[in-house]
Amino acid sequence: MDINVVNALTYEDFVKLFGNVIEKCPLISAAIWSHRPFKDLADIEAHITEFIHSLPDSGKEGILRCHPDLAGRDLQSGTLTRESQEEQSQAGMTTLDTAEGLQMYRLNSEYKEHFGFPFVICARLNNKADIVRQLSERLKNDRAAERERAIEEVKKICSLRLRNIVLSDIQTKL
Ligand SMILES: NC(=O)N[C@H]1NC(=O)NC1=O
Repeated sequence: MDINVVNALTYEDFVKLFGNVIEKCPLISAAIWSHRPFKDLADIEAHITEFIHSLPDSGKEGILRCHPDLAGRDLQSGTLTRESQEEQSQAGMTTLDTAEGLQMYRLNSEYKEHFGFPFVICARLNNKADIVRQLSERLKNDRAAERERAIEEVKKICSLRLRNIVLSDIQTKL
């Protein structure tokens, strides 16, 4: 996809296309639209990163809270966003056996109780074993370090979602 095509999108189409690159946070796409024209995909990504870094800690934690648990209630009830469904499926979260499902539930609950926001990791870049290991390890971080760590994962998720949009046929998504 040509960056000129992106720069020519109306505000509505831009948010329709890029609104979920940060899970359930269309406000971020709405905000960065003001920075058009974009030079390239990296420029879009840089504006998103700048916006996120400009938020207070409560805003960053708000972004984390917009993410569904891995193998959580939304997955069970079929209410994940399309992107999240694909990512969780790729990481093996849709095919956990009962014991694995219970382990994820316990670790997610412990993490959330400890930090006050859900565990977030880029599912496309991690398999089941990585996810369980990192959930246990990251529980040992202090809250500020873990907030930043989780935001880094949000940025990785965003980067892959952006790439996915740009590499696909833009017209089919509008
Ligand atoms: N909690 C969490 O990490 N959720 C996610 N990660 C990811 O790659 N997609 C998600 O929905």
